[in-house]
Amino acid sequence: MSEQKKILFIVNPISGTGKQKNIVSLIDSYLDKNKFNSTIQFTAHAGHAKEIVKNEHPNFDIIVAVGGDGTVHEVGTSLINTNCILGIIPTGSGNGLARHLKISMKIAEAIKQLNNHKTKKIDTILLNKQPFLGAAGLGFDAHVAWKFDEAPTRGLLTYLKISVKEYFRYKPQEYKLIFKDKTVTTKDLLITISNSNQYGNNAFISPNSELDDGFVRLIGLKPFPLYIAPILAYKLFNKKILSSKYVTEYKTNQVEIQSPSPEMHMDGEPVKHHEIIQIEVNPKSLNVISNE
Ligand SMILES: Nc1ncnc2c1ncn2[C@@H]1O[C@H](COP(=O)(O)OP(=O)(O)OP(=O)(O)O)[C@@H](O)[C@H]1O
Repeated sequence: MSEQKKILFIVNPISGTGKQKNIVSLIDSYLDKNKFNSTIQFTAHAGHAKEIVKNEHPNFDIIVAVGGDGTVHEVGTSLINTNCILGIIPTGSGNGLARHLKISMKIAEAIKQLNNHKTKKIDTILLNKQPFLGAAGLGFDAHVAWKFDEAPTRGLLTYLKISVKEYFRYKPQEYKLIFKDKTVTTKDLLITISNSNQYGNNAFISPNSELDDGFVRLIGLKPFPLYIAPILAYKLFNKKILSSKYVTEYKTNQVEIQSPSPEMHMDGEPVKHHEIIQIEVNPKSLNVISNE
């Protein structure tokens, strides 16, 4: 028998709408005990997953984030440039990175997928030297991330309700994008900085994005008349968003963005940055379990 791998599950008990509540018995039922020696730890507060990973990564071959993109962000960014591999059991509201990596949305299946997993190295993106994995954003989606964070409930429905309410109040902003070879000034509703192809929930904001191509894509969305919203939504969920005249894509490995507002999100988590934002790619800097 080959040597057992040491695997740590870090569970965010408040992620999504509670799919993770039977996680201990599901791991016991479906994880191959001949292959893995497993440990399970629950987070007690935001930021806890980061602390656990910083202390524990030398002791494990694989650390699995059981949560949404926020938990994946905490675990994954703490594993950059280490030998330890990031696994994901998606139990969040959006699960963008897990969906890009074709990890099952059913917990039992996602655990079974660990038994015969494949790994690959993916790029991570530095935003003013701070890393993210999937997508970061400026403008309307950052504003929604801030409002979602303050909301008393979680889940997709809460997210949609906030998005609709805020849409009617939000004013598009002017941004300057400084690439190596050109500068673009643009007035946009939002700009997404995407390493993965989707936000989550199969909303493909950047259908051409690949996690290991050495590039990041900026997707700018111009203000649009409301009657276009259903068409844009159709395109978003069918990998056709780039065919809209309201959408512009830029592919780069380095850009400076000048933004009038400090509100941003990184992997869906609200953050504030000063108004000059430096974006760089950190190529193939994170080992992940992937079914792509
Ligand atoms: N025990 C805890 N109590 C409170 N907050 C926590 C705890 N553990 C983690 N968190 C925080 O919960 C937030 C949300 O977690 P996460 O993103 O995993 O779930 P989600 O928001 O439901 O999913 P998604 O990001 O896919 O929409 C993160 O900011 C994370 O740091």
